[in-house]
Amino acid sequence: MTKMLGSVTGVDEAEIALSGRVDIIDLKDPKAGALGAVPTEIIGQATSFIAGRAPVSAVCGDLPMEPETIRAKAEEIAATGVDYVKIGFFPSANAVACAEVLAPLAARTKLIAVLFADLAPDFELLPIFAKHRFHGAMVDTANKANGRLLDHLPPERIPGFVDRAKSLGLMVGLSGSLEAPDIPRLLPFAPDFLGFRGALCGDAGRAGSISAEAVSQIRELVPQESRAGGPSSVDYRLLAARGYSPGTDPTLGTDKIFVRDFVLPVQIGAYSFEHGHTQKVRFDVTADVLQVTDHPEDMRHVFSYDIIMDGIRTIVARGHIQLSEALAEQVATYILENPRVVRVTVRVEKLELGPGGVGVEIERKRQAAGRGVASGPTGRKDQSAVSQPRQQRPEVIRPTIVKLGGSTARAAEMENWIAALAGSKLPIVIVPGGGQFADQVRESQIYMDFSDAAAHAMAILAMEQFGQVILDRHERLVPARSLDEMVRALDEGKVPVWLPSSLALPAPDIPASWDMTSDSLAAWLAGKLGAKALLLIKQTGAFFGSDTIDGLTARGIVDAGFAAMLPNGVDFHLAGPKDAAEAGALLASGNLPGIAIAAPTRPARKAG
Ligand SMILES: O=C[C@H](O)COP(=O)(O)O
Repeated sequence: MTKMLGSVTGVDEAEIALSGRVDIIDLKDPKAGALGAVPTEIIGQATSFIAGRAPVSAVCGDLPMEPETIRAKAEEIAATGVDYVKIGFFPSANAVACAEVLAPLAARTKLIAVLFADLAPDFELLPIFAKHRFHGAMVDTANKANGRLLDHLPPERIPGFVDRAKSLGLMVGLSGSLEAPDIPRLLPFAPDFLGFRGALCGDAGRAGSISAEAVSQIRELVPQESRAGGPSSVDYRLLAARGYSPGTDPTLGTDKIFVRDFVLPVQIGAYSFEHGHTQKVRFDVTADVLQVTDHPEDMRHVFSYDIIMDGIRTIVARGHIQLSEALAEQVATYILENPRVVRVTVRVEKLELGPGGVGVEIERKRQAAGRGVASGPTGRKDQSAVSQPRQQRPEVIRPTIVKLGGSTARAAEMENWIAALAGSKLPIVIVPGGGQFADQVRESQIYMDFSDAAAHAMAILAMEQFGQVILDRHERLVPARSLDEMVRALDEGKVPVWLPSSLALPAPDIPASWDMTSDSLAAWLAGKLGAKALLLIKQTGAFFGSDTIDGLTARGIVDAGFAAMLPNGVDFHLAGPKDAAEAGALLASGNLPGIAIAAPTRPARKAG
């Protein structure tokens, strides 16, 4: 769940931020530069006033990139007792040395490195920050008079920062003159926090004072964790799948938000002559969006068409796409991820192949139980289909995600495991491993020399191949390509088997890397479904109850991306060949086979 960081100048503004339920309160002097430092005595006063009601961060100032200068200031700020120390990394040949000199401090204080989108940020520093045990990294802007974050770091480049940082176990933030319309565009990239100052000051500008009203507006746009402080166990996407959506009014209808004649250069096509270069492709997209009010006044009330264009740019930036149909499907899936979208039409048209255009148009919609879709052009609902009153909102099932390793395919245990899973009393979603189908991809990559991005896509299709084997074994097992299909299958008492390509390939928070195998994808899905537990079924028994996730990663029992992908609050279990015999009885009685593994020591991913 993305948090809201608000920069304040001292106790008075800290009080406004606290009242406005800001998640992280950041001490900064906007009159002293991009990372203007606040005097340590004021930091101390504010920290004492906040008194643990919210985490506190403080910036070190726009310092010269001299290791000893940086280290001394960071120590001074850390001594005030703040939770996070933010250190600016301006372009310099000394950047690595500055990170290195901070390593001892990083061992006892949470350091956050700040890169600057308008100063050619070097994301190759991220592994250096991780190596020296920084807690996190963020991107801000240095020159506040020179545009917003997205003016310097376009949406299609954001996964290259956010996903890379997360895969290194870093907490990751985005900021830089962010405004309200930026928020719905940045949330799909799932940063751990978004940082604000200027937007909290309303018309006064960032050097003015923050206002309670401006703080409230931004707060409403950044969904907050549940009151209990933990990630909300209710995933609103699942509620949307049942026809409910946060903040929508069931008596209203839908609006059509559209993008027309959006032309981009795209690497697309199955023919060899279409490879190695781009061709112009026109996108026409119309999304039916649940209304939240009859009187839209600000960004809280609308669905930004920027989200559609950002999604298309992000998907196109991932590399060559074989088919127009696959591209249209990925765009539709990305847009339907937003719980307020109930239907989307996507038209993909190649403009350089025919006399005019050639391509495909698809319509995909959310299967909403209990809620009719707008009945007519006015968008007014058919009253007979009005959803249940909010107080009857159904409890959301928190399934267990079960990854069945493809390595079991060569063993007798596979039949046992599939029969056991098909008989489960627990609501489960099966994630197929890639197994020998994925091994074939790895082998082919050696002699066919294709990119990791291509290999990643093929490995995900390999998971679908093993998924078809699993589906073939039992009628209770049903295919599921979207969250909605999974929810519907669970509602019907069936066992969905995830065929991941439609969801996983366009997902901006799944890097196209061999570090992300079916282990990490199962963890990712656990976050998306608000899962209660995650069980990995392996064809090895080389693990023990005393194992940690770091230890399992080091021994290759789980993949390199798993620890960072596993959401907080999900019970993690491991099972091996010796557990297969008892698995049927355990699952039929609502229990999990295998052993429980302690939660990760690093900041795991938040559910949602
Ligand atoms: O990270 C928080 C920064 O203070 C953002 O400030 P800004 O919104 O004025 O760029």
